[in-house]
Amino acid sequence: MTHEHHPGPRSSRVPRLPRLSRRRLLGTIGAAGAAIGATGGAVGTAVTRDTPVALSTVGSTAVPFHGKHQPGITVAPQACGHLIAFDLAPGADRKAAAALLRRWTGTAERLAAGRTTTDDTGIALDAGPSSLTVTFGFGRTFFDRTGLEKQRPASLDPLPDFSSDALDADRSNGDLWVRIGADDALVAFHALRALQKDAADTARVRWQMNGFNRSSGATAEPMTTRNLMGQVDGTRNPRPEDEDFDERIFVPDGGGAKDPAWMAGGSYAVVRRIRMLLDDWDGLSVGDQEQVIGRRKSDGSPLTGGSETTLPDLEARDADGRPVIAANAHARVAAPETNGGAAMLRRPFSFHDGYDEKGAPDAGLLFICWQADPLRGFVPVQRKLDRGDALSAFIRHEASGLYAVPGGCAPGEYVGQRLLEG
Ligand SMILES: C=CC1=C(C)c2cc3[nH]c(cc4nc(cc5[nH]c(cc1n2)c(C)c5CCC(=O)O)C(CCC(=O)O)=C4C)c(C)c3C=C
Ligand SMILES: [Fe+2]
Repeated sequence: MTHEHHPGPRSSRVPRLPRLSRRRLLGTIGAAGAAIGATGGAVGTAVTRDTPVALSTVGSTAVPFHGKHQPGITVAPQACGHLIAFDLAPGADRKAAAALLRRWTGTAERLAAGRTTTDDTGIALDAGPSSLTVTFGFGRTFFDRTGLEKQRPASLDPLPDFSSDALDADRSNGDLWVRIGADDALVAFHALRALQKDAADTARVRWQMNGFNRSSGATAEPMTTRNLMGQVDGTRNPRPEDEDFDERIFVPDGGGAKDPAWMAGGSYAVVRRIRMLLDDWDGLSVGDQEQVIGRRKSDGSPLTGGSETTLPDLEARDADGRPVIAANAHARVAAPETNGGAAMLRRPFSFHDGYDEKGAPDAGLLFICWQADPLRGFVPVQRKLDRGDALSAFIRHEASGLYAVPGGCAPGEYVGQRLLEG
């Protein structure tokens, strides 16, 4: 497989040589090495220095833009993310939309390679590509607005209502969706600003959300990231080396039984802004938090023992005959084993948008999951979670989107060309 998958966070990104003199580089490695050596890991040790430390290849790493799939789907969690949805402006037709996708593609491929755009804002001038990815998707309403109803995939039928939804329509859906990810905040914002400027009179911002993950290199070893509840989150994601990974996550060549041919190599993204009720969550003991999820907080291992990667034993009972992993534990209710095999690739960002009127953090998860078919991924799992997930008392789904994300493009093509010119 050639996509940007990983077991470890950096494995398939392409490091480019940093522009550092050999002397400076050696000095840098020396300082960082001394800090690590003294503490046994990359722990927050003060390093005396009077110039910024170029720690690694974080800035100079580039994710290839061209390929069978768009970048930003299987990419390892990036430190900074922006999600933005646009609606086509009144009067903007299919031709205008095609011109916009062509502009966006040009911008995305330049920035992903660490180059500037015409009329560049200069925001990211001193940085490399920092693993920037830009991923484009089409919402259900795009097809009506452009006269392409016949090309609309059945998989874009609206998601069912879930009893626990408290959705804000203004922050949901949209004709077009863009996911930006990078390991540097200025690089990510630079891309956001450039794409928004490209939209010009063709499309208007409908909603926009900002997210983050742990920075690369912040932990001694690459490890599964944590969410704002403190849990190790992402352990049981499908892995690219799984035999059925492509089949679960990507629309097959030719488009598959229920997909139009233009979706070959594409995927469907479900996006949910999920607020975490952190004051309530933090009021629980660690033991109770672990019961809610079914895994240990410290290392993500299942309550039935082993390490993070040990399979949970869903049959195990304690001395009193009660299930060790509770019937309503999130990891049990969401597991493929209890959902007829339904699975999705979860690639969320955390968010924090300040505090509400009661002083509670407006924080949580920008949940993004990828699948070849939402009816065999997100929908059955969320239906089940909606009925009996212990985590439900501590979260609120506040916004929702479903997007058809076409396959990647070759040099000279633009994303979505097969739809817009088919
Ligand atoms: C409908 C899909 C899911 C939503 C929505 C969801 C929200 C959500 N999840 C966590 C934290 C964890 N989830 C974990 C596992 C897990 N979650 C889902 C699906 C949804 N989660 C799946 C399919 C799985 C894997 C289950 C399995 O195969 O065993 C875990 C455990 C570690 C892991 O496997 O990632 C945590 C922790 C939060 C906080 C949240 C909403 C805010
Ligand atoms: Fe989950």
